[in-house]
Amino acid sequence: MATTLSEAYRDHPLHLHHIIPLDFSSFRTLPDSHAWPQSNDDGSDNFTSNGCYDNDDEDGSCIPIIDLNDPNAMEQIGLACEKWGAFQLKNHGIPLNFIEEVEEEAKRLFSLPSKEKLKALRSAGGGTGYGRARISPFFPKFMWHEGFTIMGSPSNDAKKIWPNDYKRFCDTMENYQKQMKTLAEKLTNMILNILGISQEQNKWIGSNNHVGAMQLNFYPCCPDPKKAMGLAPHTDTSLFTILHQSQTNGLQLFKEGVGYVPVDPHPNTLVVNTGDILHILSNSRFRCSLHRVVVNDISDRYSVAYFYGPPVDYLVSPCVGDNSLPRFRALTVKDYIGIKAKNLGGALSLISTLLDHDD
Ligand SMILES: C=C1C[C@]23C[C@H]1CC[C@H]2[C@@]12CCC[C@@](C)(C(=O)O1)[C@H]2[C@@H]3C(=O)O
Ligand SMILES: O=C(O)CCC(=O)C(=O)O
Ligand SMILES: [Fe+2]
Repeated sequence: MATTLSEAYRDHPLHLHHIIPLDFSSFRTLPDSHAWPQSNDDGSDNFTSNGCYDNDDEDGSCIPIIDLNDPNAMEQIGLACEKWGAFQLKNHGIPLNFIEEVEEEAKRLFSLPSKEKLKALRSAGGGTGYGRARISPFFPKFMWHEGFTIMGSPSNDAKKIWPNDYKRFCDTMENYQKQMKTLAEKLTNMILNILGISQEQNKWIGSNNHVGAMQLNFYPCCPDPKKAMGLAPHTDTSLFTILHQSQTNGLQLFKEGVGYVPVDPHPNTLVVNTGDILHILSNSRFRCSLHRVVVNDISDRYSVAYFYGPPVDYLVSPCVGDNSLPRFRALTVKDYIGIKAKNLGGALSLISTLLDHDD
């Protein structure tokens, strides 16, 4: 039987202190465990309030907003993935009131007292439930963040929190994944088309044999936001990720030579960012977007991420043109997850075929 995503993570257990979040509500000041050394890689000084790079390059300086109904959408998506590894998508077909419902359910969950949420704590070798971000062990300080991971039906975890009233939460999250999957399939077909990869090789698209996971993120209002980190810099282990961010700023994307660029919230748009799998598959033609989340002292921030990709036993093999060589060795998604679980940001260079390992 094919391995599931949960099983792929089971072989890489975490220590409990890397899973149990702080009870943020009981802190009026930033504890030392959450105080990060200040960085100077923040490029946001160079940006105007709408997240555009303040130079003369008029149409290439912001993370583009792409209309899915635009006849040129496919071409624009290709350019955005090459230049930014991300774009914002409008007319994506997911009704706004449904997205708001998902956000309401996330708020209902995260506003529970800590002791209630801990009933659904992710286990050491588990993939789903409540806890810190999986990348926590790679950083010396903890993040100002709580997460809830869902793979398929969240009923096992939700029943622990709401024994008699889990249905609304489960129905909403399952419905969201269904709608995200449909959108993700549409985007995948476009992306593979751009890369010249045949549908024949990718029969998993449109089947139920895919990876789809969801992460509800909560970044509480923070007493000392400049010293704190919402979500530390990372790339996603997906083909791409579709993100709904609430109307609160915080998400930033790293741009070579510039620094961190804010990804400003726009009502009714979804952020799409490329992940490691697409970076490998595209033979690094598409950037894999390094991103992080900063926090603020005015409002809570919520986001909902949907990670989409091929099944865990799929062999990811770089697509190469006539004159180019593969920059990565071919490997299964499961093997890549294993390498990343031990090396995080170093995973891509470990599978690089280039001698100088600079990619
Ligand atoms: C399907 C996924 C994608 C995961 C692992 C698994 C479930 C939880 C996801 C996240 C969500 C938060 C950031 C991240 C970096 C993390 O720590 O957990 C993501 C990670 C990845 O993209 O690697
Ligand atoms: O909260 C956000 O805006 C980003 C979340 C994220 O990067 C993730 O869940 O992988
Ligand atoms: Fe992410």
